[in-house]
Amino acid sequence: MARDWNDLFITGDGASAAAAPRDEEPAKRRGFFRRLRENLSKTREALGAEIQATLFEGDVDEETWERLEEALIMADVGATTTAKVVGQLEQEAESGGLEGGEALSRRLQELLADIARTGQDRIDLRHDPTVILMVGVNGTGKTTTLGKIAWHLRNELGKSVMLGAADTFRAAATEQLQGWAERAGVPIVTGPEGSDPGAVAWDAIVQGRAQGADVVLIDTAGRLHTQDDLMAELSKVRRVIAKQLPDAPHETLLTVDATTGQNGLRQARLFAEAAEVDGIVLTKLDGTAKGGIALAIAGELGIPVKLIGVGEALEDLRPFDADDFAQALLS
Ligand SMILES: Nc1nc2c(ncn2[C@@H]2O[C@H](COP(=O)(O)OP(=O)(O)OP(=O)(O)O)[C@@H](O)[C@H]2O)c(=O)[nH]1
Repeated sequence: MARDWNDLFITGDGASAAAAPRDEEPAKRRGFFRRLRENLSKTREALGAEIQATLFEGDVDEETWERLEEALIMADVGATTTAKVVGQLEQEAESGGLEGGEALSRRLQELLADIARTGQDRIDLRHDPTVILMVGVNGTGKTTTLGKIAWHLRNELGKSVMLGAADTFRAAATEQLQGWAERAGVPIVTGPEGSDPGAVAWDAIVQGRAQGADVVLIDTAGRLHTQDDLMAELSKVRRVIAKQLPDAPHETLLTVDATTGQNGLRQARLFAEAAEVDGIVLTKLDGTAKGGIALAIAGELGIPVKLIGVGEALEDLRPFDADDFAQALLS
């Protein structure tokens, strides 16, 4: 139960040096799950309560499926994903395989988890160094997430990290990342406002290699004058990185703000088309009743949600686990 950082990152170290011994893990993992449920309380209260009322009270009929669809759509699970899941549940119920609210609710949980489980949801850190590029619209939590990842890599996995502040579009973005570098206790490469982001990414990798860093984390701008400018800049940063290390960036993570619901899904689609996104970090799940967006992203874009942000503190970033997420939403 509950995915750990060791389950998200492929480190090649076996059990990571800094990780808790396996026999201590069940209690730790139960704690993570309890916190996940608390963090998702807004979505759970809205969605879970309606689903309980729909599946457990009264006869199962046409209205049951309509109410269920409505509840899932209200939680931003997305129309396509909702239709698929409810259609399947209805079919199984009609063929007599599912009797009673408990069985229906459990099966619904499984179907939702299946949608969210895309496979390919791990991050391979076995490169020398591994380069992770963070992309996403400003305000979605990109810089905060980068700081949290740096902190976890260093503190939970014992990795050495170099940060690159390649969002040179705004001086404040660099200052903010410097603050996170300090909190996480990792070095950072910066450039003056308006300087070439590719040059900062280049320097971060050069310095990361010189200092033997395991992971180089690179922040990028989220807003330029036009979408085309932004995408051109991201492509250029990628090209510069690849000149240093031909197979890099090894991982491109996109932050999506869960509170923006279907708009977040549209953003994710745009970035995915242009920026070769490998995984989503869904932020601010603690502040929304629309946590179903995690399922819509996975189901409709097929991009794995790899991490979830559930608060503003360093520890408030968790590896995403489809089964836990579905369970925390419904139970
Ligand atoms: N509640 C909550 N707040 C979050 C989470 N992640 C980020 N935030 C907050 O969201 C706000 C925006 O985060 P930033 O990291 O500055 O976002 P950004 O995408 O880097 O945007 P810029 O700083 O404008 O470049 C900050 O106030 C963060 O503390 C989260 O998981 N939960």
